[in-house]
Order: sequence, then C-alpha cells, then structure tokens
Amino acid sequence: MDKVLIRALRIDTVIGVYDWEKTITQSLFLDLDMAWDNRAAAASDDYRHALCYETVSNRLTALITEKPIELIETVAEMAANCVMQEFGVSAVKVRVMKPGAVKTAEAVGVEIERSAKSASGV
Ligand SMILES: Nc1nc2c(c(=O)[nH]1)N=C([C@H](O)[C@@H](O)CO)CN2
Repeated sequence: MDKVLIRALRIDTVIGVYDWEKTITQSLFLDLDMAWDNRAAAASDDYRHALCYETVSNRLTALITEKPIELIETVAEMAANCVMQEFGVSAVKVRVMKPGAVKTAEAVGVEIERSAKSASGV
C-alpha cells in the first residue's frame, strides 16, 4: 500500500488537562501515515493526482488550533477524521507527541490507526 507521510508537524496550541495549561501555548508533534495510491500522480507527474502534504499540514494546523483541547487523544482522532473525510484518505496512522509533558521523558504520546471501514463501525 502506497502512503503519503508527514513527520513531526509542529502545532503550537492550547492543549492540556490542567488549569495552568489552559493559559499557555505548547507544541505538539504529529506524524501521519496516509494510505494513498501514488501511481496516478507518478505516471502523470500531475499534482492534481497527488495527496498534497502541504495542504493537509496547513488544514490540520488550522483545525487543531481552532479551540483549546484537553487530551492528545482528541487531537489524534480529529486529525484522523479530517484526512479521511476531507481528503478521501482510506486509512491513516496518526501519532501525537507532547514533549516536556513528563519531566523525565523526552516526549509522551499516543498513536491510533483508523480506516474508513472501522470509522463507520462496520
Ligand atoms: N493519556 C493522556 N494522559 C494525559 C494527558 C493526555 O492528553 N493524554 N494529558 C495530561 C496533561 O495535560 C499533561 O500533559 C500535563 O503535563 C496528563 N496525562
């Protein structure tokens, strides 16, 4: 299965459970593996057949920074739903890392895998 990848997309936003976190901006780093058949884009060398990682990155940044969020689980789910519903991605793996959240860890995070099939509950 072909994929389009995004690595360490930094999104600066209001994220966290605690009151003090709701008054500051923190960085999240997103990795996405998006199932996409790249053959049409490669054969035609035509951008219109490509899943544009720049457009996806910009959309995710706008979406996640729209309003404060408590859990990184919510961020992962929002990102997965967005790429499937708005960009027609059939399956996606999303990892959300929150550096500095645990003093003794370099980063903590969550990872989810979703597909159009599992999203509809079938
Ligand atoms: N599974 C999770 N655990 C925790 C989260 C989270 O988003 N998912 N968030 C926090 C706090 O916001 C923490 O990051 C503050 O340092 C705690 N646990």
